[in-house]
Amino acid sequence: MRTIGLMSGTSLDGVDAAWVETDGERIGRFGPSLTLPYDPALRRDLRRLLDMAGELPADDPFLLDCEQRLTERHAEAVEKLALEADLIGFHGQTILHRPVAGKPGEGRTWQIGDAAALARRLRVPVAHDFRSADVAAGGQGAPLVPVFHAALVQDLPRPLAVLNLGGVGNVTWIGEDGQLIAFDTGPANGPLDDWARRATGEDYDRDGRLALAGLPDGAVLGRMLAHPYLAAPPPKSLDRLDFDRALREAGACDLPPTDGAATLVTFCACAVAAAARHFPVPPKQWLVAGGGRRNPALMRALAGALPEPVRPAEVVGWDGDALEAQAFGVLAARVWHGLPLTFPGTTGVPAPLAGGQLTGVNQPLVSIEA
Ligand SMILES: Nc1ncnc2c1ncn2[C@@H]1O[C@H](COP(=O)(O)OP(=O)(O)OP(=O)(O)O)[C@@H](O)[C@H]1O
Ligand SMILES: CC(=O)N[C@H]1[C@@H]2OC[C@@H](O2)[C@@H](O)[C@@H]1O[C@H](C)C(=O)O
Repeated sequence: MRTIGLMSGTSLDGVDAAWVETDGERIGRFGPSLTLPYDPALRRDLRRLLDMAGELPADDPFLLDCEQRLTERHAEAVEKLALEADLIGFHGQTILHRPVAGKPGEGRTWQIGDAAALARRLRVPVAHDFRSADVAAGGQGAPLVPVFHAALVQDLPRPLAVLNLGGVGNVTWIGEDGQLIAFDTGPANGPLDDWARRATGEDYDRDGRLALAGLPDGAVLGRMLAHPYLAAPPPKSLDRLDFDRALREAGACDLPPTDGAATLVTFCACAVAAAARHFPVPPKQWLVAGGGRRNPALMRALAGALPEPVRPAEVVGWDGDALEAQAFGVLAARVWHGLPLTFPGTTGVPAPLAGGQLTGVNQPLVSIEA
């Protein structure tokens, strides 16, 4: 089927949209993709929502207003892509992520976005709510992309690690026999973006300028590296804000702008190196996707922290900016066919589990563009 995957990640930078032909198990063809950046007001309001989400009722007017604007941006992204599709995969914006490992029914993960309104406007069925069933079953609810990574790497030498550096970092290790181990590595661009915004007023540390001009602070780094998350065995996943308090307590906020950025970059890379200790066998190489691969300071720190080659996803012909959106096209097809989204090795769910919901299935199908 022809799918369009939509992902708005923890960086809050905008919506990625990508066209993929897939049956959910194999990828037939990748098509065009694009990013529709959020306007500064939506970005600011979503960032505020993250801080408030723990206390917000689902009918809070500010929340509903943000949700409507967010859904409109997603519809615009699909309309801009102007391609025919049979199904849309709509991740929504995560505003809270608090799974409780191994305790079915206790955790919570919250993605906002009005899937029914999107389906009505685009007149295409929409798959959404990809994480709830997994969390309800005692899984982490994240990461979800590993099953897509596994489909992608069929012809590549394994074991292999695919690293996504978004607001949070997540890794998929794929063994020679296809074994999957996946989890969030630690904070990636999230705290760095917040830091750069305070220091320079820009949305992120463009081209790693701040970080490259500074030096990591050994004492702060040492305290951060003692965080129990790094040594904890997978499955594990993070909320975008999970490390904020620890970073403050470690003294990161007292550093000068350049050294602070260098420290955050080095911490992200060291967290990835700590993640590698949880793999059964070292990977032959690391393929890096997500906006963090555009940060030379981060790529340099990773190359220093990892003994294996670290390469941008483009070296094997992938589009490192579109990968997550493409994943949600494939995951949407898996929802449609009732295939599992999550596995014991990815979210810690006890057995492979299907998930997601479909809306707009019974409305007349018309193409987005004749
Ligand atoms: N030229 C650049 N220099 C430095 N950093 C960059 C550059 N381009 C992008 N980034 C970083 O990449 C981030 C966006 O990454 P990406 O779009 O992969 O995140 P996301 O999909 O929102 O997050 P997640 O994967 O956690 O859901 C920006 O916020 C910024 O930190
Ligand atoms: C709860 C949530 O939205 N988690 C995101 C976030 O961003 C990166 C990392 O943390 C990852 O676990 C996940 O996204 C990707 C798409 C995933 O689920 O695979």
